Amino acid sequence: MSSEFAIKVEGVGKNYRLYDKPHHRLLQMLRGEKKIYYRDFWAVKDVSFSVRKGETVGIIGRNGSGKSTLLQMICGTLMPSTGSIEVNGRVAALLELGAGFNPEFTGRENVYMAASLYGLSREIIDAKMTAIIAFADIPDFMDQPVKTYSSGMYVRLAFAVIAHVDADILVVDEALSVGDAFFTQKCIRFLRQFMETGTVLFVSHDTAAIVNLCSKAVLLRSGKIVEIGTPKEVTEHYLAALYEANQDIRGVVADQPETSVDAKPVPTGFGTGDAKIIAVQLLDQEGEPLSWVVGGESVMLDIRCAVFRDIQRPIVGFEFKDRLGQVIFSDNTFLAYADDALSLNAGTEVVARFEFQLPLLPSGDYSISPAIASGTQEDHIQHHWLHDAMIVRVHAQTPCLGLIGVPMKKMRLRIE
Ligand SMILES: Nc1ncnc2c1ncn2[C@@H]1O[C@H](COP(=O)(O)OP(=O)(O)OP(=O)(O)O)[C@@H](O)[C@H]1O
Repeated sequence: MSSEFAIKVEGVGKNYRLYDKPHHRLLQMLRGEKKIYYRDFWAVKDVSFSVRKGETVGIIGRNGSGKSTLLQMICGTLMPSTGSIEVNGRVAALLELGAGFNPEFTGRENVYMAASLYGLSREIIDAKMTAIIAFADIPDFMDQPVKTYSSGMYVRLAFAVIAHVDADILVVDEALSVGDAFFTQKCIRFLRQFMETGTVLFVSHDTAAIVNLCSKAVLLRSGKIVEIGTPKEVTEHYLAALYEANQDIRGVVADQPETSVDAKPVPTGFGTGDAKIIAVQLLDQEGEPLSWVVGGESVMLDIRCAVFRDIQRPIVGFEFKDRLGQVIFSDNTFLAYADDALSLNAGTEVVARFEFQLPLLPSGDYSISPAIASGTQEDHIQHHWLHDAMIVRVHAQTPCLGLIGVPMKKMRLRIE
């Protein structure tokens, strides 16, 4: 294999034989192939993709789409039924909970066992033990059997091990969602540092984590790859498909609304089509359309929607995103009308106006994705969600690092 690739997966599939009744398995064994008692089920089918050295690739897909099965085959813990997998480098994997550690052994004993499986000698593990314990940050439990651990403690220890085995490739399945916020931040810091030289294959349902961390994303559906592309595009399509699947969407609406600011990419959207966003405008305090902003100023955002069927409890909202698709801030009208719900009649138009002060922002292009839905924040039907309806250019007047800047009231040095 060309050494530019860390992982190359070609035509890989995993087939399971499903028996409707438990005794059918026995009958099948006794009667050979004279009569077939099983159904073939492909958990993963004809999957091909490659990961270059140094890339961070995210795999996303709904429950049961084949993500874990694929990762297990890449890590060598599950044999593929078809195809080939080539891996170039030492792989450290954090797969499903429960795999890997012996529940009867203490945390410390499991560290020795797991790290030695990655080829580390006893002396090297001894030398790394302090750092592993510090990373896991569960010192009181290191000498307890791991069967007494909570799932969060288990992941802490497992992550601490894979972070210290000098791997070339990390394969991580949903680990970031298990720990608490501090531990997740620690893992993300570690992953970012690892990504400077290493290769990462990463499964998550968290689209923000995929957008933040990955250079490429793979969308799986029913065991097959439906898309490989930029994290932003792939996660947008994943979210759209989630809504469509859950909400009996009658048609995908993708017309371009009028916008006051540059709208170079043709926006794509989805929704029932019962209402449609027809115009998005960013205005200054006098109501004049803005063609660019500096950050920090007071603005108004108008989202105009046409209503085609009667809608109860409408919610209009938006996400303000940077060029990587990271949501910088978002809001919607739900809370303002929570106690006094509106209804909209077919044939009307509604304009949602949001008046706010922009945060200080680094120079660059940002986008606004508006949406109209009905229901509550937790449970709603999307009528029209429009990705990147409007591009907002920021020419920052003051240097700003990070995602946003905050206006400093005062700065001083006090020598004591
Ligand atoms: N040993 C098995 N025997 C039969 N079917 C299996 C087996 N293991 C997995 N499957 C099936 O294969 C499909 C893919 O499962 P997999 O765990 O890879 O999905 P996933 O995308 O990781 O899901 P989740 O997001 O819920 O973790 C599922 O329909 C699952 O029921």
